Amino acid sequence: MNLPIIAPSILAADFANLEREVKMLNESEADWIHVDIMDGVFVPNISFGIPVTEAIHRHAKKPLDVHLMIVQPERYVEAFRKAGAEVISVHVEACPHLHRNLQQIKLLGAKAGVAINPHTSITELENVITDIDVVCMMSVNPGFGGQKFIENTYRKVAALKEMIARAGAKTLIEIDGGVNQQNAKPLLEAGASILVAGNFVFSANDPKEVISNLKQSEIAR
Ligand SMILES: O=C(CO)[C@@H](O)[C@H](O)COP(=O)(O)O
Ligand SMILES: [Fe+2]
Repeated sequence: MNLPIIAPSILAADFANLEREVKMLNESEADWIHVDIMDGVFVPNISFGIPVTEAIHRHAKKPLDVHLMIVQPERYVEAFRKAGAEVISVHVEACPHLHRNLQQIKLLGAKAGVAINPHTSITELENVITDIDVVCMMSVNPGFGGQKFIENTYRKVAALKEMIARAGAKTLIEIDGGVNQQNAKPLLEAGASILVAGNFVFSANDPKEVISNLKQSEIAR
């Protein structure tokens, strides 16, 4: 049995108390801190940018997993790397030159991630799958936290897992959106190994306990 990587999304934290929230994550069983960057163009919402990411990084003792929901991400990848990103995911829908984007991220010494919207076919990733460290599979439409999990994600994860195995790749599958204690285990069984959770963690009375429970969801393999 393997334990999943848990990546709480700071988007759901109290932004007026970011230092306290990051320290809470440091003390928890969280593995990564998921950082959602929204530009108001690729998605219909604006979150925060490079200075806030830097501020999170100053206090964080866990790797930052930066999810870029922005157009032309190549313009900002280096700045987010300098701001402390260890994993950088760009959206396949925003990248006509995805292979070049992945090379750029890797040359900067970060893990290269590709995020994929619910309606986008995983076949879009087939020709670059061996170059992708992490596929961030969206299980909600990107742009907002606190949305309902889309059930078709299970099938999509299983199909992606098969594609990764066929290619002999080591790509990890991350699930992002509406993750909770009910869907965690079936997602892991379908082939995911990283779980992002925003509202489920930060709206809880005891976020550290919620993180610990998610962490104990086992991958039956
Ligand atoms: O990228 C996104 C949304 O666009 C996610 O990272 C959410 O922020 C996750 O939040 P919950 O759905 O778990 O509340
Ligand atoms: Fe995200």
